[in-house]
Parts: sequence; C-alpha cells; structure tokens
Amino acid sequence: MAKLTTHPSWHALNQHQSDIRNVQMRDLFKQDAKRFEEFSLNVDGILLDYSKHRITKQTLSLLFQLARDSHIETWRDRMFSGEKINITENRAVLHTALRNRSNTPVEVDGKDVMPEVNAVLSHMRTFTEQVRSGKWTGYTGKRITDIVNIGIGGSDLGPVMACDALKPYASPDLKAHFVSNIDGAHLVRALEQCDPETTLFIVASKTFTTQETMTNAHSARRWFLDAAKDEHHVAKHFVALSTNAKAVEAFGINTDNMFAFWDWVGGRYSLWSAIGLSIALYVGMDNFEQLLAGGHAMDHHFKDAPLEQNMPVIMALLGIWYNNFFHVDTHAILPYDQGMSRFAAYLQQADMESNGKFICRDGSRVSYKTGPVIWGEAGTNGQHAFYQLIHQGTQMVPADFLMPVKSHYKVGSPDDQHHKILLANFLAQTQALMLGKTREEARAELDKQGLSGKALDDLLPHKVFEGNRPTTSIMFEQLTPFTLGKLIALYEHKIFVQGIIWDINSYDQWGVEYGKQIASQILPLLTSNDAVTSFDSSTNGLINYSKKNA
Ligand SMILES: O=P(O)(O)OC[C@H]1O[C@](O)(CO)[C@@H](O)[C@@H]1O
Repeated sequence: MAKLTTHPSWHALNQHQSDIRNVQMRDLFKQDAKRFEEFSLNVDGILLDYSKHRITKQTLSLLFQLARDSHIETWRDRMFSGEKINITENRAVLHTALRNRSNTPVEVDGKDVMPEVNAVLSHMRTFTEQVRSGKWTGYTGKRITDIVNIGIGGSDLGPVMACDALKPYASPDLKAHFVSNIDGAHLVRALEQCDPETTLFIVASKTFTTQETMTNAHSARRWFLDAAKDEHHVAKHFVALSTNAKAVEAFGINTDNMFAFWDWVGGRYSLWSAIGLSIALYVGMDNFEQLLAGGHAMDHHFKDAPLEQNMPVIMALLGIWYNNFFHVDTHAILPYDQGMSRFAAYLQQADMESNGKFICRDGSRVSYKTGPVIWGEAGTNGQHAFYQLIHQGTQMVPADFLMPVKSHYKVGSPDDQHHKILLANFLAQTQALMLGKTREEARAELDKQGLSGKALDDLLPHKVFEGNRPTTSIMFEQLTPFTLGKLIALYEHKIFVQGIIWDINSYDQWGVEYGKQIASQILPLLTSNDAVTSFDSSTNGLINYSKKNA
C-alpha cells in the first residue's frame, strides 16, 4: 500500500491548510447562513454538528479523498467480514458480530460465530433473570444485593462507564461495584459496602492471567471464605467472564458459571460480549440488548452510508485534519451529562490503546503523528477546571461536546432549571470557542462597564479571546441504552478509520505488555533484603528507597 504521505490528497491538504489556516470561523458563518445545514448530519436521532470547525467544502472534499486513497471502504468490509486484520496477533476484529442483531452469518476460519454469540447471550439472559428475580441466592439463601465486577482495562472501563450512564434503568435492588486497581484500597473500599452472604463477584478477564484482576479476585475469594467457610459456596458467589476456561477452572469457578467470549474480541471492544454481564445484571438483559441494538444500528450506518454522510468517517477525518495538518496533540471529550462522567476515561483506552502506535502495518516507522491524547470531564465541572486553557491557552484543543436534550432527572420544583442551565452552558461554550471576542468587542464591553483610560488599556488584552477554536457538538434526545450503544460504536468506528488512514494496527497493545513484563522482573526483588543494583540508577534508587522505608 502506498505510504500515507505520498498520496496526492495528503499534499493537497498540506497546501490547503496553509491557504486557510488564518480563516476565521466567525467569518465563515457570516458568509454562509446555511453553514449549519451544510455541516451537520442527523443519523437515527444523533445530531452531529461539525460546522464549528476550521473547514470549508474543499477541506472536506480533500479529506474524503484521503479516506478513499487509504481504501477505507475496503478495510471496513474486511473488518466486518472477519478477516484477520489484527496482523500482529493474527486475529479477526469482530466486536461488530457481538451486536449483530440481524443475526446474519459472520465467519471466522470458515465457521459462523453467530450461534456461539447467541448461546452466550442466552446464558446471560437466564443468569441475569435469576439474579434479578431473586431466584439465584447466596449460600445462606438470601438474594443477591451487590455485584462486584473485578477486572481492569477493557474488562472494567466499559462496564463502569455504561452502568453509570444507564443508572436510570438500573434495578434499585442491586448495587454495582467495580474493582480494577491493584491498590488494595480499591477492593477494601468496595468490600466495606458488601455482605458476603449477598454479594456476587464477577471476575472479568479475557486472559484470566492479568495480575491485577487475579490478585483482586483471590483476595475477594479469601474475604468471602472467611465468612462462608466452605469452598462449595464459591459457586454461588463467583462467576467468570473469560476466553480461558482452563484458568477459570483452576481458580475454582465452575465452568457452568463461566460466560465465554473469543480471541476476536479485543479487550477495549469487549463490553458487547460477556464482559457486559455486570451491565446486563444492573440494567436487565432487555436493556443490554438495546445497547447492542444501538451499536448494530451504528454499524449499519458505517457500512452503508457514503463517506460524505458517514458520521464516524467525518469525525475521524476532522481528527486527522487537526492532528496531521495543524499538528495538534490532544482531543477533549466533554459530555454534558453526569451519567457520562466516565465516557472520556472509557474512550482514553479505546482510542489511545488502539492508535497510540508509531509502527506502520509493514513494520516501518510512521513519519507523521498518530493518535492524540484523549481526555475530558463532564460539563460543567470541566468549565471550572481546564476550559480556561481551551479558551485562552496557546494550544488548540479540538473538543467533542455531547449532550442529551432530555434529562432522566427532575430536581425538586416543577420548573426545574438544571437541564436548561446545563444546555445553556453547552451552547455558550461552543459558541464562545468559535467566536472569540475581538479587541474592539472587548473594548466596548469594558467601556460599557465604566472603565476608561489606562485602567481599560491595561485590562483589555486579557479580555480578548482569539476564538476560532474547533468543537464538534453531538446532541441526542436522551441517554437511553440504544443511544449509548450508538455513541460507543460511533467512536469505535472513528478510531478504526483513523487507524487505517495512519496505516497502523489498532488492535494490539504491546506497550502495555512491555510494562507488565518489567513489573514481573521487579516484583521478586521487592521482597529480598539485598540492595538492588541491576537496573539504571534511578530505578535502583527508587526500589532501595521503598525497601528501606517499607
Ligand atoms: O481482560 P484481561 O485479559 O484481564 O485484560 C485487561 C486489559 O489489559 C489490556 O490487555 C491492556 O490494558 C487490555 O487490552 C485489556 O482490556
């Protein structure tokens, strides 16, 4: 495949960027009263407004050409059809099969995976209904009141995010806790809220070897047995979500209580699989299937819509525009919905573990930037923390603003203003970032406030906003399971498109493996009495300090 930087569209985009880099969005809006209509898209109830970007029609047409030059459509079809596009692990990438509600056959190595996918979903349904109805009881016959998901990375972030987002759909009889960190504080704090007689542990690990998860799971088992005494009771209180039946058995979990998935499900794409069991328990299997249906609806859109009207493709290309042509390093995710407060953390793994790569698929080094730093916080909290930098800092921070039109919550009086105030802030921020405030406008404002002379002149430069700061607005009716499914799949496909354009493998994570490898070399040294001298002086110094002061 031709290298990205050799595509004529790449060169044309570079040239185009230097032509339009000083164009002001406020002027573009003045020149074209229909800019919103031209640069927005409504897919199945999700409105994407990308008019507040430093783009013209020509920008988009060059970006779509870049996508075509990168053979996006061919790669997309290869992914959906189960081809092993994860080349370094020789695996298919088929999270889309997990939410394939049309149930059309999807083959891996000549075998349709749908019967197995459906069997696990049906197992999940039976189990969740038993637990939620109180039929599944603990060792003393009491119903389950607390679930504790023990997992990390993709075996944690998706379920945490989705349970938080879908709390309005949750059963009031079941509390969900999530333990991921190896720091004992995480487990201890969760267990403090639980009773061994009524707690169900969900050990979520694709490999069932991850150090954090296995250590936490063994500690949870000990905590449980301290109360239950008899190992036979473990079966009622521990279930496993994994691809590794042998390791599940070795842990002491009955494989009847194991919910399987497969190596073609990447960890960070696994909330659609058995890894979503905590979501299904918390909000019920019907709602979990609605989440899957939302993901599936977005898959259809991504597969069927022409590139020019394809939401994930447009979002991906806007990211490429800033990343590779404005040389921006970062991208903020700003959901104006308290339930989505973990959405940025979820996308951090989805995006950064996927596209934080410097090696092309052919093994050569990339000569351009790949994935940006993803971060964010729920609005309006972010406004009172870091938005200052987005407004007046020296770097451009493209941001996605997300917001439901309707809230699930009513607070106090019938004329509850919370959601309107939230919406006003959402709209104000994106407008202010686009418009900025010129020197003249700032002067007029200060003048109106009664300032004049030196006092006005001194304050004036601080009150100027350059504006022209790009944002995408994503609005939807309400945060339902279906909509959340669509939003997650939207970002997954955006990440896919960017990975293809950057010519990297978005589906491995050797960087994470490397850290694990070194940690396992260090761990035994922490228990010996000898001073450590085998590493660099910094690592030796830190190890020896910690040993001396333990
Ligand atoms: O589910 P496992 O195998 O415990 O892995 C947990 C996480 O660790 C990673 O391998 C690295 O963070 C992720 O991709 C994965 O989601």
